Amino acid sequence: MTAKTLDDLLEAGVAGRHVLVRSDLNVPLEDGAVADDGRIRASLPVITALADAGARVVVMAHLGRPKGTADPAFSLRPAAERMAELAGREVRLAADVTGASAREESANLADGGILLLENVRFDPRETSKDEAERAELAAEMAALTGGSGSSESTQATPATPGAYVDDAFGAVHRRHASVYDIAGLLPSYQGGLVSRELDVLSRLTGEPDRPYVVVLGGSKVSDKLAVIDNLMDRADTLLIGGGMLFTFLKAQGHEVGASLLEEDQIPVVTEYLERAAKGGCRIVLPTDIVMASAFAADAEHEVLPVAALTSGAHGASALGLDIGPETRVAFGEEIRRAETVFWNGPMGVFEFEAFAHGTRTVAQSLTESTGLTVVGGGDSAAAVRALGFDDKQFGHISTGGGASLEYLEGKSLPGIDALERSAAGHGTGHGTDRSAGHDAAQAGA
Ligand SMILES: Nc1ncnc2c1ncn2[C@@H]1O[C@H](COP(=O)(O)OP(=O)(O)O)[C@@H](O)[C@H]1O
Ligand SMILES: O=C(OP(=O)(O)O)[C@H](O)COP(=O)(O)O
Repeated sequence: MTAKTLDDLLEAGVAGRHVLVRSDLNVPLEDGAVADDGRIRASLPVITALADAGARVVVMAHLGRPKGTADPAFSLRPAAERMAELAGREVRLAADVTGASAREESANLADGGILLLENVRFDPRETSKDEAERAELAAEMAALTGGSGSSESTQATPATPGAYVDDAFGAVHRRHASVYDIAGLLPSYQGGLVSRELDVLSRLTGEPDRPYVVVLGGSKVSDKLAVIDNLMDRADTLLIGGGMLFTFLKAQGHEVGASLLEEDQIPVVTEYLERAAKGGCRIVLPTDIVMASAFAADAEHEVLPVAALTSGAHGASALGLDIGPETRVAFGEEIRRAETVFWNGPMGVFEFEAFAHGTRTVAQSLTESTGLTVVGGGDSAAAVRALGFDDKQFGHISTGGGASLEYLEGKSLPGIDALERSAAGHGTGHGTDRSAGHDAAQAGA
């Protein structure tokens, strides 16, 4: 059974109905303002289409990983303000997720009005591994549509039931209340952004043109290390940069100082390296690293050959913040030779110009490739734009990094599964699904 789509919902009619929309508004902030609004722009078409059709739109989204507390540093206020500017209409922001403010604002929504709930991860139940906790939060979210369970809302009647639209492609790999559990409680639909993303990415899952090169970096190290297992069966070459490379170097016996490191993943990457050595997929690691004295834009730094890291002479507080020049050349050649390239995760701390060279080279090389090039991930997409590239220079820029990687791995995605189950008339299987919550720890639970 395939998921129902936004068009199905619009055809059914939404005027006067509360529609919950899960969007991915997890945007980078700088000095309290949105530094890259790509995900907001990508989310707006669905939100405005529903509002224009007379729906009372309640948007749910997360920002960062606030670990279940209402930390103002993770407020969605900057995203709400930017969304209002881009949409040219009012976007109200509730002060909580399903509390008094959310209930009142939702009940007061006019036809065509847009309300954004506060960061859903302010509520610890959103990412909980406990199904019952997530189900409880999902029921409170569903009740915002005025359906059964709502004690306060007076707007909707049983003749105009609420609906749920999942348009948060970047979060479809998360088994969270607002992504997964909610779809079992309301008529549920797949948003246009999710549909488009799946459409493009499906071109990489069949028989991609080879060589097929996957470039991996970024800072969500354990998430990204986990996908390598399946990707090794699909890609010809993996180029490893960013924060995850230090776990590989450590596994090879190098000293990585204070660089990002997942000590407990060393056996896992050792197994990857052993598999690669036996043939099949190649894992290409950097041969030189930019080591810095501190995590700062103006930190002193030097290029060290990887072989020099073994001695540990760089000190325990030094940290690797970018791939070195020799590695940049090697990665560039691999990428230009490829017929299919998927890239997720910056090669270094691109937010600091001194450590942006690796990311710039990878982006530049993708633009010079004649094959299909796909960039995935909130920060990767932000990086290419911040470094002056145009979206049009790439085959596709996906709003989801982890989500697209898990899709390319061939894994089923909880958010999509839930929509399909809903379309087939089934819920999300509470009480029977023992695998629930497998990723909650990774996502700020
Ligand atoms: N060597 C490194 N050390 C620490 N952080 C890094 C390193 N390389 C890249 N990063 C950081 O990774 C972050 C992006 O990671 P991630 O969220 O995994 O990417 P994406 O959002 O594209 O999936 C960036 O903020 C960047 O500064
Ligand atoms: O930024 C995101 O993913 P990405 O960094 O893999 O692109 C999504 O918003 C998901 O966030 P999460 O990885 O904290 O669940």
